[in-house]
Amino acid sequence: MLRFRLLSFSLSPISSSSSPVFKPHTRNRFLFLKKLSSQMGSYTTASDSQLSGSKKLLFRQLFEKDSSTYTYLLADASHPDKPALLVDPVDKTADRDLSLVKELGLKLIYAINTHVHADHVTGTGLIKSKVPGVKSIISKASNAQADLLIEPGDKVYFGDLFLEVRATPGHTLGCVTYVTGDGPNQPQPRMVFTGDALLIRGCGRTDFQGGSSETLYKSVHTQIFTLPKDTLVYPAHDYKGFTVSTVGEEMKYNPRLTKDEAGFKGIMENLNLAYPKMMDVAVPANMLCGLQDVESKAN
Ligand SMILES: N[C@@H](CCC(=O)N[C@@H](CSS)C(=O)NCC(=O)O)C(=O)O
Repeated sequence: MLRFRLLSFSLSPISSSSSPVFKPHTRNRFLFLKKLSSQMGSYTTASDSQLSGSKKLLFRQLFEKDSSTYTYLLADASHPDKPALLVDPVDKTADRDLSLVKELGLKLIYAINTHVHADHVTGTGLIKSKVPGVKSIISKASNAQADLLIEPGDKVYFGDLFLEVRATPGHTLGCVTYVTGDGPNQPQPRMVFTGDALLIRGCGRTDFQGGSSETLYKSVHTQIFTLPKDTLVYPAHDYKGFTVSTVGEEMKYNPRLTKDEAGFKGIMENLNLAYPKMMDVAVPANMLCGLQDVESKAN
């Protein structure tokens, strides 16, 4: 049974991205990411597979107050190893996040980034230095360095659960959005980790790092607003105290993205935001996924 399950996973056809603009996902890349997960002893049993996706998923939303950043902890709680990943960890809160991972008995396998952040240094480098074996992930399009460079359509497995990668450039060139899997044993409703592409009742600025309001408008409308309306939206930042929204809610009430493209462009050109305070430090560090001076920070 176990052998069959493993084999059937490896030979599963790749579900195609909902967007026809992306190149089809290749089987080799799928197997590559799946293989890393298999090295963790990825398998399931008949009784595990009867659990609903939400029962399998352990989920925590964590906050870093100086940059108003959300980090997300996800784990497959029904898997014997409890493999886990952190989406957009921050250096200042890396120790807090790692303590939680330890307390909950999870095995952290990935520190995964939505993009090269300009307002804070990622916790990825520190986490890698403190938990050997953790792999860093960022998009290939970001031109940053990491252990795994993901592309649209890739699936990042943690146990039997996975995140699908969607390209959502516009805030930066290399921004991606991660969506929980679509399938009987994946979380329902689906969850989307939008980074800075879509914020609750807002969106990421488009005035630096290859930003473009036209591109962001297209990204959100084709890659996020095409998800089921009950999909839960989890952004990388919130400046007003919101924690979660839904795709349907943002399609109806987002004051920027409900406008037509010209209206959106006009809003984005007149935001008049100050440059992030940490930008000159954060961008170079994040191009290396936070591995710039890990030894000094780890002590
Ligand atoms: N004041 C903060 C930076 C605030 C900011 O610019 N946030 C970015 C995301 S982080 S680059 C953004 O896109 N904001 C959109 C908005 O509408 O606020 C700092 O100095 O760090």
